[in-house]
Amino acid sequence: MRTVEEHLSVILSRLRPLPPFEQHLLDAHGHYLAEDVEATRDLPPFDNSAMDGYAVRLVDVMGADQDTPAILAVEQELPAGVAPSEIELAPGTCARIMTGAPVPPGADAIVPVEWTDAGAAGDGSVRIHRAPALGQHVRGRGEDVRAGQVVLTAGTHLGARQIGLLAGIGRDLVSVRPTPRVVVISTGAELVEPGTEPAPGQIHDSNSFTLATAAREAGAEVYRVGMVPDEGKILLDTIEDQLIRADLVITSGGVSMGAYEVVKETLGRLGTVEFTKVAMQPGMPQGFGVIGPDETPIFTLPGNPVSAFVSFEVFVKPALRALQGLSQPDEEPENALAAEAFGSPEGRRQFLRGRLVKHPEGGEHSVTRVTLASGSGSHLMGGLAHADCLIVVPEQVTRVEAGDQVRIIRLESV
Ligand SMILES: Nc1nc2c(c(=O)[nH]1)N[C@H]1C(S)=C(S)[C@@H](COP(=O)(O)OP(=O)(O)OC[C@H]3O[C@@H](n4cnc5c(N)ncnc54)[C@H](O)[C@@H]3O)O[C@H]1N2
Ligand code: MOO
Repeated sequence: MRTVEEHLSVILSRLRPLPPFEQHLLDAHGHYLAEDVEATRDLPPFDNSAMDGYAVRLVDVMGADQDTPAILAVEQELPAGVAPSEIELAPGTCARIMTGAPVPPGADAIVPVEWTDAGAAGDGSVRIHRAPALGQHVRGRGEDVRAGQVVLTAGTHLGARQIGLLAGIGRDLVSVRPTPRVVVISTGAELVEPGTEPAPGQIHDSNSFTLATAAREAGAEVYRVGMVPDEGKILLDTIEDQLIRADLVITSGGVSMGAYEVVKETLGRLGTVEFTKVAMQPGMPQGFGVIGPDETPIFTLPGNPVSAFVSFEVFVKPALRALQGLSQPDEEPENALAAEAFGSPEGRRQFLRGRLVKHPEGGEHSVTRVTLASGSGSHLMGGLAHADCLIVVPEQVTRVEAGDQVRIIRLESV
C-alpha cells in the first residue's frame, strides 16, 4: 500500500497549472494572479492634500491661534483634478485647496478649513487660527506604492481590495489562472436521484452532490453529471462527452474488489489511470490518472460516502490548488486534546469525524478538545454532516486515550 504522502506526490507530479489568460479587472475577481504585478507609477502620483483647506508655508502661520490668527492672502484656487500648480507660494500667501488636489510648490502643510474663518472677510484673505505641523495633511507622492514596486505576487487571490489596488495603479488587464472546471460523475446501478422514490435495494446518489459542492467550496466551477450505470461503454462515452468542459474529472464508486467495478475495469484498461490502495481509512481504494487527448486528470474515488469526501479533502483539494498554480499551504498542523478514547486500525492513517469543544472553564488559554462526531464507518453520512473537523490518527497509533494530543483538520462550513 502507498502512504498518503506517496499517493499525493504521484498526483501532484502529474498536474500542471492551467495556462494563464488575460482578464479585465472585473472578470479577474476571484481568480489567482499568474504574474507578479509591478507598479509603473507612484501612488499617490503627486503630493496632494488630505483635507479641504489652505496650503500654507509654515513660517507664515507659526504661532497662530484663536486670538492671534495669521492672515494670509489667498492667491490660488486648487480643486482636485487640476494640473499641479507651477506657481510657488509667495511669503504671506496661501492657496485654497481641496482634498486630492496637488499641493503647490512652496507649501509645506495644509490647514483644514475648520481651523480658519474660510475667508469670511471677503477681501481675498483668510484668517488661520491654528498652525499645522510640518507636512500635516499632505499625502506624499509614492508614500503608498513606489513605481517599480511589486504590489501583488503571482498566486494572490484577487478579492475586492486587490482588484481596487490594480485599478489604482492603472492596470486594466491582468494575467490570471482560470477557475478549474470539475466534472463529477457517480457510478452505481443502485443509485437514484434525490427526489425520486428508490426501489427496493436502491439508494439515493449523494456522492455527486457532496463532491460537486465540495469542489465548488474549493473554488471550482462544477458540472454535476450525476449517475452512470455500471456499464463500461456508457461510462467511457459519458466521460468523453464531458472532457470538452473539464479540467478535472471526479468519479465515485466502482473501484474496489467487487464483481461490477465498472470504473476500475473500464479505465484500468486504458492504461493511463492507475488503481492503487492507500494506507488510509476511509479512502483506501484510490485511482488517479489522465484521460483523453488533453490528458485531463481524473480521480476515481471510492464509493462509500465518507471515503469519497475524505479522499476529496486529502487528494482533490491539493490538486485543485496545483491547477491554479498554487503551492500547498505549509500551515502548522493544528492539534486538539482527545475528549474520549478511541481505537484506530494499525498501518492505516485514520480520518475520524470530530467535533471541537472548548474547555468548560473557557477563557483565552483554554485548550480545544475534540469528541467523536460518529463511528468510524465510511457509510456514516449523518456523523460527517455534524462534524467540524477530521481527527487524523497516524498509521502506527492503534489507540488514543482521553487527554492525548491529536492532529485535526478543520472542515469548512459555508
Ligand atoms: N472485498 C472487498 N470489499 C471492499 C473493499 C476491499 O478492499 N475488499 N474495500 C471496501 C472499501 S474500503 C471501500 S471504500 C469500498 C469502495 O467501493 P467502491 O469504490 O467500489 O464503491 P461501490 O462498491 O460502488 O460502493 C461502495 C458503497 O458506497 C455506496 N455508494 C456508491 N456510490 C454512491 C453514491 N454516489 N452515493 C451514495 N452512496 C454511494 C454504495 O452503495 C456502497 O454501499 O469498497 C469496500 N469493499
Ligand atoms: O477505504 Mo474504505 O473508504 O475504508 O471505507
